Amino acid sequence: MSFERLHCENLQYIWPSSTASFGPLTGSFQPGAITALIGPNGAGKSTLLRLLGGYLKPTSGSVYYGDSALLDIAASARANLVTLVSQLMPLGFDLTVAEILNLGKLPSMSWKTRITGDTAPQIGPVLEQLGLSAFHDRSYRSLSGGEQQRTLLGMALVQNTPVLLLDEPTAHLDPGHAQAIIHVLEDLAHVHGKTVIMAYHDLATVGLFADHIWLMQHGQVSLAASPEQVLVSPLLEQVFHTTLQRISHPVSGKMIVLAL
Ligand SMILES: Nc1ncnc2c1ncn2[C@@H]1O[C@H](COP(=O)(O)OP(=O)(O)OP(=O)(O)O)[C@@H](O)[C@H]1O
Repeated sequence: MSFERLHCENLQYIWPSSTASFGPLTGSFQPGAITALIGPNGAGKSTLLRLLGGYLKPTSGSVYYGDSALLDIAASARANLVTLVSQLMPLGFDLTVAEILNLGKLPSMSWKTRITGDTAPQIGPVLEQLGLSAFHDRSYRSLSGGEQQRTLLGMALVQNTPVLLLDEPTAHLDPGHAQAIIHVLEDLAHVHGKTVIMAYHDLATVGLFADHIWLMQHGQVSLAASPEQVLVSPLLEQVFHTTLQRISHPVSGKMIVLAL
C-alpha cells in the first residue's frame, strides 16, 4: 500500500487508569524527513508513537495513512506500512540476533517462503550496517543494552516499512554507535524517502539532524516547527524547567542546546 502522508485528526487518548490524557492533536508528518518529538518525562511522546502505529486505539479522532484511517487497515497490511521500535523491554523468551532480525521479514513473506525461504540476503546487510555481524548467533538475552537496542532497530530495518517510529533509539548507545544510528536514520529519510518519527531526549544533538521538531508537554504539542525555530524559543526553558545555553556547531552552524 502506498500513501501520500501520515496525518492525525483530532487525535485524543484518555488513559483509563490515570488522570493523564493526550491531545486532541491535529498534524502531519512529512515523508523523507525526520521529525523529533522532544519534551519532558510524561509529555506524551511514547503515547503519540503508539497511537501513530496503531498500538493504542484513540479515544477519539483518527490517524490517516493517505486517505485510509489506520484502524481500517488490516493488521497484516499495517505491518508492511509502519513499525515501532520501543524502548528496551525484557523478552519473555530467548532468540538469537539473527532470529530476531528474521522476524522483521515475516509480514512481507508468503507462507511458503516462511518455511523454505532463505532470509540471509536481507539480514546480512542490516547486521553489517548496525555493527552486529559478529553477534549473528548470540542470544539476545546475553547482549548489553546497546547491543539489544541495535538488534531491535535491525528488526525494524529488515521490516523496511515506509513509516518508522522510534522511542529514544539512541538511549543506550555510546556516542559512536549513536552517531552511526542517526546516520542510518538520515539515510532512510533523506535517501529512501521514509517517514521517520522519533522520541528523543538529547537537546544537544537534536538540532544537528532533525528536519522538524515537535515540542510536547502535558499530552499536547506546544510548538511544531523547524529546529531553528524550536530551539531558540523561550518555551524550551519553560517546558524543561531549566536554564539552557545555545551555541552554534563550529562546522555546520546548526544549533546545539546545553542544559547548564
Ligand atoms: N499504561 C498507562 N496507564 C496509565 N497512564 C499511563 C500509561 N502509560 C503512560 N501513562 C501516562 O501518560 C502520560 C504520557 O506518558 P508517555 O509515556 O507518553 O510520556 P513520554 O513523553 O514518552 O515520557 P518519557 O520521556 O518519560 O518516556 C504520563 O503521564 C504517563 O504517566
